[in-house]
Amino acid sequence: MAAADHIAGDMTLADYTFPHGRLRRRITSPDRTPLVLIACGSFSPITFLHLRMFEMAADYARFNTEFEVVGAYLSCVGDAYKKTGLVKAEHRVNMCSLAVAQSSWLSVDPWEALHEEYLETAKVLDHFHQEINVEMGGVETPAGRKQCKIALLAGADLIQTMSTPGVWDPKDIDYILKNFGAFIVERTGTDIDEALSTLQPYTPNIFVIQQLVQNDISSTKIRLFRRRDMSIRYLVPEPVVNYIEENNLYDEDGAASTSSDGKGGGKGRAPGESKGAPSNLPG
Ligand SMILES: Nc1ncnc2c1ncn2[C@@H]1O[C@H](COP(=O)(O)OP(=O)(O)OP(=O)(O)O)[C@@H](O)[C@H]1O
Ligand SMILES: O=C(O)c1ccc[n+]([C@@H]2O[C@H](COP(=O)([O-])O)[C@@H](O)[C@H]2O)c1
Repeated sequence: MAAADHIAGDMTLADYTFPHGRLRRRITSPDRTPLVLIACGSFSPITFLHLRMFEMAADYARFNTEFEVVGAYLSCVGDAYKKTGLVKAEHRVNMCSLAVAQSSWLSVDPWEALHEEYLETAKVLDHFHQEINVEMGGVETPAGRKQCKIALLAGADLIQTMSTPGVWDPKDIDYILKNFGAFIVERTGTDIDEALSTLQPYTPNIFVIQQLVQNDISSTKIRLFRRRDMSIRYLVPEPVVNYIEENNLYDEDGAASTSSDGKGGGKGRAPGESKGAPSNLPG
């Protein structure tokens, strides 16, 4: 755990400092715009697919855009987000930190998770803009200092929720897609054209990434496997497997869960673990 960026533990907002250790401070091309990718989500638990999303987005940015990736962050929702299967934010931040411990460019920012109240994604992106572009002053380029483009990195299911009435404040969608933009990874089961249909005005700022190797690992499936006492090895990073076992997370009685009954009624996807859950499991 020592190599990880930040472990929440008993950390409070008063102890918080922005994790900028893995953020590249200069780019070599005068023509490129530095890019920082922010993945917001539950990460209960983080999987290899979540990590893979960053690699896909970095390749996409390099080959198809004028951006140059200088860093990337995982931001876990806090405990106020009452979604089925969410273990405590402290555990989710710890697992994310373990998962990126060996990475040279992925970081975990515990700021969102340290808040007791739910924070909308627009506020989370504002926080990154404040830390990276205002406090740090952006990054150096041969053409002088440039502000980083801060963009949301998400799966197609998340962008689809933007067309679902009542999930997002329309003002926030406008704010996020105008001021930040989004890198969207296609996801089995989500029709990307349909997901984007109500977001037409923002399409120049939405970058759709095809999955060349179809991967549909989901946290829901990992939790289900745990409850059925099935192996989760090679679906999530090894240190995360160990952490889950050591802390008895997602086991049959839902130990350490904050809202295992799905009755939390918070924001986000409707409670229920149907998404992607296989039906042919023993049990
Ligand atoms: N298989 C996938 N393909 C593309 N994007 C994905 C996939 N799994 C997760 N994501 C994206 O990762 C981000 C974090 O997702 P989240 O923590 O909800 O993971 P999840 O596996 O969908 O979780 P759960 O199963 O608990 O709903 C979201 O933007 C989500 O769209
Ligand atoms: O800001 C909003 O209004 C908003 C509405 C719906 C979802 N989100 C964010 O989208 C993410 C969804 O994660 P998940 O795990 O529910 O797929 C999570 O970070 C939420 O905070 C944000």
